[in-house]
Amino acid sequence: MGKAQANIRNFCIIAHIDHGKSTLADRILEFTGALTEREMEDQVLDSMDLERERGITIKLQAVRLQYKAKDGQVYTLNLIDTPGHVDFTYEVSRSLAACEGALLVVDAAQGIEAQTLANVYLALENDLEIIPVVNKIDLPSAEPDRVKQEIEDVIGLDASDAILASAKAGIGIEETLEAIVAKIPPPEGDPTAPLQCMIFDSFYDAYKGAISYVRVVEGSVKKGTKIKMMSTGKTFEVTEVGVFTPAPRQVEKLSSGEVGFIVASIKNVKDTQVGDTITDADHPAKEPLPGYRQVTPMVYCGLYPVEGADYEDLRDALDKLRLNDAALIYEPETSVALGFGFRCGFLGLLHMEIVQERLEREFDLDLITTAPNVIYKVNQTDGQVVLVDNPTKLPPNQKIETIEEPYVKASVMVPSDFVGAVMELCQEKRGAFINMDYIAGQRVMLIYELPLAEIIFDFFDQLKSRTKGYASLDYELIGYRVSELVKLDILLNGDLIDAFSIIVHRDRAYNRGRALADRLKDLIPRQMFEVPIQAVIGNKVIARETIKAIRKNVLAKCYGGDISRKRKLLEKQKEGKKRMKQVGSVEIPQEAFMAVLSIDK
Ligand SMILES: Nc1nc2c(ncn2[C@@H]2O[C@H](COP(=O)(O)OP(=O)(O)OP(=O)(O)O)[C@@H](O)[C@H]2O)c(=O)[nH]1
Repeated sequence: MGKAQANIRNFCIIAHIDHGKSTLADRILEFTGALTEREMEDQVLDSMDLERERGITIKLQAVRLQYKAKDGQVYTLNLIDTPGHVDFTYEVSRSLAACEGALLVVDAAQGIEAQTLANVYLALENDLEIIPVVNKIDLPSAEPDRVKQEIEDVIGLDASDAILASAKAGIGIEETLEAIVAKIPPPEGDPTAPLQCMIFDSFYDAYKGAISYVRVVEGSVKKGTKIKMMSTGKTFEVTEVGVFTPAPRQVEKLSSGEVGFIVASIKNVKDTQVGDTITDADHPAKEPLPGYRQVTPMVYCGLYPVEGADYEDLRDALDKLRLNDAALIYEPETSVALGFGFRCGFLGLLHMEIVQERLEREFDLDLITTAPNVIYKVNQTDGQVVLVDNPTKLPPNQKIETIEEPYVKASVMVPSDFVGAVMELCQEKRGAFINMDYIAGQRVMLIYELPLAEIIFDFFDQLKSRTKGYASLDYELIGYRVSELVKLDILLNGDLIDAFSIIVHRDRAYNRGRALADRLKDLIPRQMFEVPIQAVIGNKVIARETIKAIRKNVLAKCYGGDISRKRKLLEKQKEGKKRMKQVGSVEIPQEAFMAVLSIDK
């Protein structure tokens, strides 16, 4: 191994959300001189505006730093950022695979959380050297000794020389850097072997096309290299290789052990799939690096423009977004109630919210979103298996042999006082109890198997509210299981509103139907006439409510009042109108389409 490669350290930071990953990353950048104070606009690694606002990391990135260690040598440190949410587990696992070591950041007041554990297991699977960092020791409620003990008890890591840090106050930063140099091994790999680069992220640049973030494992790549994507066989010519410092900087080549980016006039991020291996088309590697997986959407919903005329704009916006988001899928669909729109697939609920928000904010679209659902597997009586991504597409009853739905294994970590509350919630959500473990410090890890559909229906919000915010959740898909499922339809004014149809468990169908009809009665504003709401299973009406007719014009209230009040009221109505959809003779607000998410029966 050359000296350059021997002095490389590739590492990432794993942490539960809010334990201080971004703050620590910024301190490390600052300490190594990668940033001047002025450049340090808040948190650099969370680069998108949306991320900054929501305070979460949704895209991972890599930064190359130079660090002169106490041994007098200069080391090249590549810090690879990882997303911090369950929706993006696969991306986390690929960014971990690009590293030899990880800083495990644990909040000194909170201790270990479910997400911390999930990420530690991913890191251990990837054979990473783990350096525990107990952060936020400046907090009055910090209990670093307890947290160190917890790291030993729960994870089984030696925490005796865990670094005590405060990313906020700048304590323990140099110690962290010294530990990275001393403990994390340099990357292996032969710079003269056939090229193997692992893509751990990609993004779309309007001028340069899809740019891949890569870890070079074997060989080297430079401008002019003809590269091949091993999953698809597609070839491209490299026009630029470089590193982020954090500003992008071209370099002559990237060799084994290095981390950087590759530009090759690639038009679509779909051709730069996370986890794929890039090789040299003329001297290809025999096989790809292990671990490539096509990501599959778990959650689907319909997206419709409020104004039918915006349909083409919505299509353009989705096309543009997809350039940046290889995990987003969509296809046109038509709803009797909502007209032309798209059925979109997402990695999870957060991913769905992010896409929806970007469409509205960056593309200025007003959208109606239908309630999210999972993909069902229908085993038909004729032996065919049909995948259903939209409740309205469920085959007729007589054709259905069985319906299967996706299940997850959920790990909930919670203080022992709340165990009862969590168990009750999991029962309500059709969960099957698997295991309960007491871990240090009065905390309990509960394992349940639950239908994914129940998780996407307000599980997380309920969990947070019933545990006063103390519980943390992690889940993974464990496969499909047969369930007693039925389709629940809603009729408004006698008309079936397809966008309201949901698939529910037979035992819950009656309660859900009643609750839904009741919610809709409150959510749909009064019209000039009476509107009956019916919840129907098959041919059977299971609930009926009535929206009473409106009596007075809203403005009538203001007669005699001052004009500014009147204007305010009109303005307010206009605001409200934005998210209304005229369906037949009834105006339905966005909230009504999501009503099913907020009934807990
Ligand atoms: N008191 C104190 N607060 C800290 C420290 N480090 C981070 N914080 C605060 O904790 C909050 C979360 O920090 P982030 O760095 O954004 O956490 P994160 O882990 O990157 O969160 P995600 O990006 O959502 O995964 C912020 O309000 C920080 O200011 C620390 O050492 N002490």
